[in-house]
Amino acid sequence: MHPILNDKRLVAFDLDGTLIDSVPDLAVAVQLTLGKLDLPLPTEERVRDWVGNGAPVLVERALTWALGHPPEENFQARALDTFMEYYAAAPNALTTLYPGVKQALEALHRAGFTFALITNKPEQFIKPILEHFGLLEWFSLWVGGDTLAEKKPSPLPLLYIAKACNVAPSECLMVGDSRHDIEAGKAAGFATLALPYGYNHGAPIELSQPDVVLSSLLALLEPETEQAYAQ
Ligand SMILES: O=C(O)COP(=O)(O)O
Ligand SMILES: [Mg+2]
Repeated sequence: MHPILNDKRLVAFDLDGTLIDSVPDLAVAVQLTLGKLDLPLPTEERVRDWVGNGAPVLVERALTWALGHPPEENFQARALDTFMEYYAAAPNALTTLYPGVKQALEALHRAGFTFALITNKPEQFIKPILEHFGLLEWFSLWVGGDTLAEKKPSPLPLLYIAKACNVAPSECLMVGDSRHDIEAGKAAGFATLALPYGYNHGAPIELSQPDVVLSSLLALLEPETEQAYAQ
């Protein structure tokens, strides 16, 4: 196992941009929402840079872009409801697991690590998505962006998970793709591992100075195992 896992008992994974490439479905839901409001439609690439702070902020960014100014509160609330309906109708139509995720999780689970999921995505989507990709049984606990009073980059969800699993923060690793994951991990006293393939508002994740950056979750495993899976 990678040395970052020494003395670790719990691995907390971010979801979007870390385990799953969800932007294609998020972009469709944003486009359908704006289309319904007769507003201009953003490309998937543009939506990619808006993901990371949860659904309300995603919708706010999309409306601000389409209107040319920040939306009024009621208008934004209605658009958020519409977005949630569209996304709930098809959260897995175009979404894919990143390469190596399933194999790495399987190996880490077999090695005895406890898993938690800490996402800014609304909680209602977590279970259906984990179930769809066959990951649900491995996760002991999860929190969404609307589960607690604060979401990442606040350390609150991470500290909540550590406490609920009866594990000290120093025995936890936060794995994520965005500066919000790394910031939250550092503030919570977790070790931090970043994956550079996800969504970080278009910026390199190295700028957040995570403890480790790996090209894939497979790189957490023994080099022999990593090679066997890569073939
Ligand atoms: O829903 C988002 O904006 C981001 O979700 P994540 O925290 O799983 O990356
Ligand atoms: Mg993410």
